[in-house]
Amino acid sequence: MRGDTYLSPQPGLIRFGTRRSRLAVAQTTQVAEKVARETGADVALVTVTTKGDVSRAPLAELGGTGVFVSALRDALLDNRCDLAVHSFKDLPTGPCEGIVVGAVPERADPRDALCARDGLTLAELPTGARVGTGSPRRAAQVLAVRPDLQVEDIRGNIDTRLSFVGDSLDAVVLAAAGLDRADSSSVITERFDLSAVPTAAGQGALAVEVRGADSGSGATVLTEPRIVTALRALEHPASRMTAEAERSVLLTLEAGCAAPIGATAHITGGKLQLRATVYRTDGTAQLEVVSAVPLGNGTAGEAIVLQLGRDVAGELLSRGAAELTDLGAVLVRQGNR
Ligand SMILES: NCc1[nH]cc(CCC(=O)O)c1CC(=O)O
Repeated sequence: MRGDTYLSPQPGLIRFGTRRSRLAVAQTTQVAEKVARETGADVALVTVTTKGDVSRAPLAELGGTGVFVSALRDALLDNRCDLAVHSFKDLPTGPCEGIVVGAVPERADPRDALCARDGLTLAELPTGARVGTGSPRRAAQVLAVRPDLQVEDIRGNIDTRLSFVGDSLDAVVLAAAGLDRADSSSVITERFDLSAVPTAAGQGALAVEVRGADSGSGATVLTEPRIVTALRALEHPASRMTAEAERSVLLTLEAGCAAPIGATAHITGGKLQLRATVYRTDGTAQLEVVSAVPLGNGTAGEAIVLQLGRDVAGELLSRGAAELTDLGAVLVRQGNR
């Protein structure tokens, strides 16, 4: 594909597949450098152009948000890279044949960030100010506390979105993690409290995918020792637990990528606590469920983590989440970061 790099497999070299955006390259570089530092392996980046990056066609026509990940997965399956680094929140919740999440590295800031003109916070924005976001969840959350604001639908990568601020918009809402990783934290004027603004499932976390087979017992079969060593160096169990619990809510609700749902898990007082909130898109109503499971030795097995998400989702449904909002909503067009 045009502009893609190609590197043949070489013993001792670990090739990290990445999308080409500034953020994707920054986060994959950080992951690769950690592996090099901690295992001594030689590392290289392989950039892959996804359909979602080059096409202006509506996303639904291209096949949904999966278009951002499928080209990277193809590169992995074709042995054009050894590991593929994704933003976890961009990964569809369903399984992918022949591929497993080999590591979840330590999660960055899961919060959403306001980037406003003149250093303003959300409370300080003048009446009627224009706030840009392409996310129905963020729109609902902003309108819930500031119904006077005008939410504008915007698309594009981080730099494009930021370029509107001070010009056609007073502020935009973006993931703090993306801004931090791309060295753009200085534009943030407020980081929203997670208890007031729960964010997208897996936000701030990365998923490092690897070719692998499931043994049927849930255990992943990986053979190459240097890959196993790299994944072990990257794995951060608390980050995997929280991201998986959040994603389990979406999976159970069969929620589309644009469904207005916030899900935030954290570890506190020897427990894994999960909170999920479903919003009416105009911000006038919301439903929230919180639940927790005790951790033994600071950890819980995957089955328990996934069950926590299913329980929270089940409680949301029994309290009318499907009537409150369109859970299956999928963005018609979505920019990339
Ligand atoms: N929606 C696109 C997207 N996918 C991942 C990130 C970066 C943050 C992350 O890694 O979770 C972003 C940008 C954003 O939401 O502002």
